[in-house]
Amino acid sequence: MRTAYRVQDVRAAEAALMARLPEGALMRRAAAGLAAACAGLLGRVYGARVVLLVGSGDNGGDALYAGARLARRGAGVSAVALGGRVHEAGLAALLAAGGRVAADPHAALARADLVLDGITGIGGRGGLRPEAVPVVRAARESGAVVVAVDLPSGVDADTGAVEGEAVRADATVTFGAYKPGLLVDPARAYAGAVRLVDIGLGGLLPAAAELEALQHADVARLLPVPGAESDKYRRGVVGVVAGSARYPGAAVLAVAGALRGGAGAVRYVGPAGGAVLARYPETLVHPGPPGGAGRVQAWVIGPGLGDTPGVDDVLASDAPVLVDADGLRLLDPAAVRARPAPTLLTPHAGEAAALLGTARDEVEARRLEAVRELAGRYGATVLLKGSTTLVADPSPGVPVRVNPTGTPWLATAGSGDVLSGLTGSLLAAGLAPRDAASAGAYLHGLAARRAAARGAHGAGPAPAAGAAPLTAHEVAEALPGAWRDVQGGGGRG
Ligand SMILES: NC(=O)C1=CN([C@@H]2O[C@H](COP(=O)(O)OP(=O)(O)OC[C@H]3O[C@@H](n4cnc5c(N)ncnc54)[C@H](OP(=O)(O)O)[C@@H]3O)[C@@H](O)[C@H]2O)[C@@H](O)CC1
Ligand SMILES: Nc1ncnc2c1ncn2[C@@H]1O[C@H](COP(=O)(O)OP(=O)(O)O)[C@@H](O)[C@H]1O
Ligand SMILES: [K+]
Repeated sequence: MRTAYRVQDVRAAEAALMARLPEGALMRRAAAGLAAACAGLLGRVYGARVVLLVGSGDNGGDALYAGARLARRGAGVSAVALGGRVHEAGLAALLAAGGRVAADPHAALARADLVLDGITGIGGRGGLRPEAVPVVRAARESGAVVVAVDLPSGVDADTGAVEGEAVRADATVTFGAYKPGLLVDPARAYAGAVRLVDIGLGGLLPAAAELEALQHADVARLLPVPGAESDKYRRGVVGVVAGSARYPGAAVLAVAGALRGGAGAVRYVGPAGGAVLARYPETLVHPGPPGGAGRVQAWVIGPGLGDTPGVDDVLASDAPVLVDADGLRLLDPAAVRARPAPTLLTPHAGEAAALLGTARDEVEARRLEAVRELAGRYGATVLLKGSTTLVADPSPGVPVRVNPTGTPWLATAGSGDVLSGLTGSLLAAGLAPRDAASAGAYLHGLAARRAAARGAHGAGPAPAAGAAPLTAHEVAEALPGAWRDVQGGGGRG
């Protein structure tokens, strides 16, 4: 499991560690890790041209000390100061190692092989200041590898928001712990490949992180495995209330996901039973309403539902309920808050905006705040879909889960229906809502990567490169392969 911590928690841990160490030791550790990462990216350090963009704080100090290390190994290193001050000891170290202050920043950038962005780290506020913008653009246009120190300057470490301009890095070398902005869009997209340098903060950070990203081994521990005493009812029955005369396909896709989610049986309720049976004869079908369809261990309601009634009926049940798509439009917030059994809401940004009474852009700019706010307001677990999928628990203080397996190939009609069926099936199999949602998103993203890489029926792990458009059905069909990848495969993700 990877974890991310807020700036205040990272600072507190750093302060506790610094009190035990000689002055400057932490910065030296950070700079050593940073220089090693840069050397790896450069391949050959001797003769490489490195430009340091140096702000007024310790982030600039890290860049200067790392620059000094690279200069000692024969790189040509020059510094461009962008703040009112510069880290004096760091600058002295750079000059002593043979580095320089750039006489002409734009000329230096035009020739650079690597640019280190040390403008701001966890002390930055707001986007880049106007004087830094043309320099950062020149760095980007130079074709040099851009490496952000701790964070891409201009992004918000705690929220992942980006106000105005920020550095677009090829790689980010972060110190001590991941910060939420490195894992949550839009900031995540500015960070490139993120590498964590251990500076010894382990044990000093709070027990509960701000964010958690599951890996294969974590998901493998959550997935249900039938035992000798299992039967289809003990494995859980998931009820899927989806589809309408207008959108029968949503019913088929939600059932396709549900059949691959570990429940022992899928009970479809609604007007699209014929279409469902034609594709999946193993489904139990009922015309509705849900109350008369028979016992289930969890309900999924909403995909392609149109205005078909049923949401109130399902919310009145004592089973866990996942509400998606049209179901979100039709739900009564008071009924959700009053439920004794768990509720899981799975909106995309537009649906989340409607639930919060705000604009879609606002949700996309501040996903972490939006998902927490929704979970708190509705007293429900919330899975917010999109470029970064997040899962928040209604209890405060519980880390938000961020899904690391997503891929933009998932932005295809109907893939959300597969996710809700899959996740509901995991709920029926007995997973807690936060676990069902995060394991569901994880498998769904992995299946999409497999399907995009080699088609749904390919065997073995997906190759890294090469991808093609996929359909929601292919995502569903790739789920068993994703499931096997997770169970077979260590700590990746
Ligand atoms: N603590 C530790 O143990 C370790 C810390 N480490 C490193 O220290 C970094 C944190 O250093 P920090 O606290 O000095 O803050 P930092 O990010 O350099 O910013 C400082 C100044 O920038 C300015 N500024 C603000 N916003 C701005 C903007 N938008 N655009 C431009 N400038 C802006 C503002 O100053 P102002 O110009 O307003 O006077 C502010 O005071 C951390 O990320 C890591 O790299 C590592 O060495 C490991 C050990
Ligand atoms: N840019 C993106 N990057 C990664 N995943 C995305 C992106 N856009 C959408 N997705 C994923 O695709 C799925 C789309 O679901 P949804 O919006 O409900 O669409 P639909 O209703 O057509 O099924 C979700 O799992 C979502 O997280
Ligand atoms: K930076």
